[in-house]
Parts: sequence; C-alpha cells; structure tokens
Amino acid sequence: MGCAIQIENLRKSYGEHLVLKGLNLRIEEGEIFGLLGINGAGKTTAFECIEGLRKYDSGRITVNGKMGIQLQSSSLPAYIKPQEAVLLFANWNGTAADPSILAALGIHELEKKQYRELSMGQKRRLHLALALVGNPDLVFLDEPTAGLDVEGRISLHAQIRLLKEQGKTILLASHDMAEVEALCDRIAILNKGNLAFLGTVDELTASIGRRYNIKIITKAGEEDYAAENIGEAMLDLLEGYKKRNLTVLDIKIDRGTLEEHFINIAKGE
Ligand SMILES: Nc1ncnc2c1ncn2[C@@H]1O[C@H](COP(=O)(O)OP(=O)(O)OP(=O)(O)O)[C@@H](O)[C@H]1O
Repeated sequence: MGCAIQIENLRKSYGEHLVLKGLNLRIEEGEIFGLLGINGAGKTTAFECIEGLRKYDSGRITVNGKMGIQLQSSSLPAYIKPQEAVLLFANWNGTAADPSILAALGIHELEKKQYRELSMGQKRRLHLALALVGNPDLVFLDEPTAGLDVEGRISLHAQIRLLKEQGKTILLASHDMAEVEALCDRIAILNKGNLAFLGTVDELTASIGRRYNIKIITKAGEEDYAAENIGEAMLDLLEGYKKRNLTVLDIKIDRGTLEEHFINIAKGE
C-alpha cells in the first residue's frame, strides 16, 4: 500500500488563533480515514489545507493522486438540474461522467427537478456525484451525512464503501462516532490543534476499555452503576439488593458508547 497523503508539521493560524499546531499524518492508499474532533477542532481547516483551498503558515503536504472534494456546505444555482450540474462538472474536468456512479447515487431519478427543489439528502447525493465526476483517486467528504435521515445515511454509507472497493482513498471529517465506527479503517482525533489519537477504532476501544452502564429498578426507585466486568458486578449488585430485602423489578444494561470515549479524548479529559 502506498502513501496517498503525507502531512508534515502543518501549522495554520487565523490571526492570533493557532488552529493546527504542527500536524503530522500519513494516509495510506485505499483506506477510509476519519478525521474527528469536536466543533472548531480544525478538521475543515486541515481538509482545506490538503485540498489546496487554504494557505497554511508552514509545513509540507504531499498528495499523490487526483482529488474529488465534497465541501461541508456548497451550493449550486437554484434552477440548475442535477444532470446539467453533472455535465458542467464533467466538462470542467474534461471527462465524461461515469454512468455507473450516477446510477448508484440515483441522480437519474432527479432528472426533472431543479437544485432548489431537492431535499437535503438529494443535494448531498448530488454533491457526492459531482465530487466523483472527475474519477478521483482521493475523495474528501466533510461531514457527508450531516442532517440526513437514517435511510439517507445508510445509503450514503453504502456508496462510500463502494468507493473504497473501487480502490479510492477516502478522507472523512466527522464528529459522529457511530458513522466513523461503521466506515473508517483508521481515525485521527484532533484536540486543540494536536493529534490526540491515531489508530483503528478497535485500538481506540481497547485503549480505553468499554464500561457497562447498569440501571437497577426497584420499588424504591432507580439506581445507576458502572462496571468493567459485567458478570462480577451483577452478582455483587444482586447480592446487595437481596441483603437489603429489595425486590429487583427491572435491569437495564448498555455498553458505554464509543461516543462518550471520543468526547473524553477530543476534549482532552
Ligand atoms: N476563515 C476563518 N477565519 C477565522 N477563523 C476561522 C476561519 N475558519 C475557521 N476558523 C476558526 O478555526 C477553528 C477551526 O475551525 P474548523 O472549521 O477548521 O473546525 P472544524 O473541526 O471543522 O469544526 P466543525 O466541526 O464545527 O465543522 C475554529 O475556532 C474556527 O472558529
């Protein structure tokens, strides 16, 4: 596997505000790489520096391959039809739009509509299609499923997996851990301009250990507990309730979400 993107010591500030404090990252060809961080962590800034859309103070960025970019928010003329937009972008790229991409994204179904009439999900699908028109090697997706309903997210996730199968490298900026867990081979978490974590989702989980949240309901009310070892914890808890002569009416157990762990790392706690 070759290197798709190499970032060395990237620094970027807006006036006095230093947003990226010497970022180092290597993204491999063919992987889905997630860049995570809370609002304002610098994900979009990092993307824009890599994409060549934003000047940076110092450092070095090497990109191997052609880029296709879906910006966090973008707009098209209100009256343009999806097919026309695709043709326009294909012309700019000097390529013919790949009909299989358009079919997979359902762009043909939208042929009678104008841009202003599209739903949020339809707009996102169209913007993804436009990012793919030039047949890029690297695809940048900045919060691609923000604001989409469950069906829209599932369908867009399937498209993103398909792009990986086609051998493309995908960079995804997100603060949605569930999305990242479902899609990404590796993730980086940005915190205050530095890398707080770099590795796979499994490594992230293993590094923190997953806790169980336990809620026990009795006539006297509800009590919450947290435990690493669910078996031992349940035996102890039930023994305790028995001793207190309290009848357990219900037990709810869930695993501490990756989201909670992510927030702890992303906020540096
Ligand atoms: N054009 C700009 N001028 C000045 N400050 C900016 C500019 N763009 C971003 N910033 C600031 O830089 C920091 C990082 O912003 P950025 O948009 O890169 O974060 P992000 O991680 O993508 O956030 P979000 O999840 O909200 O999209 C924020 O504090 C933001 O206010």
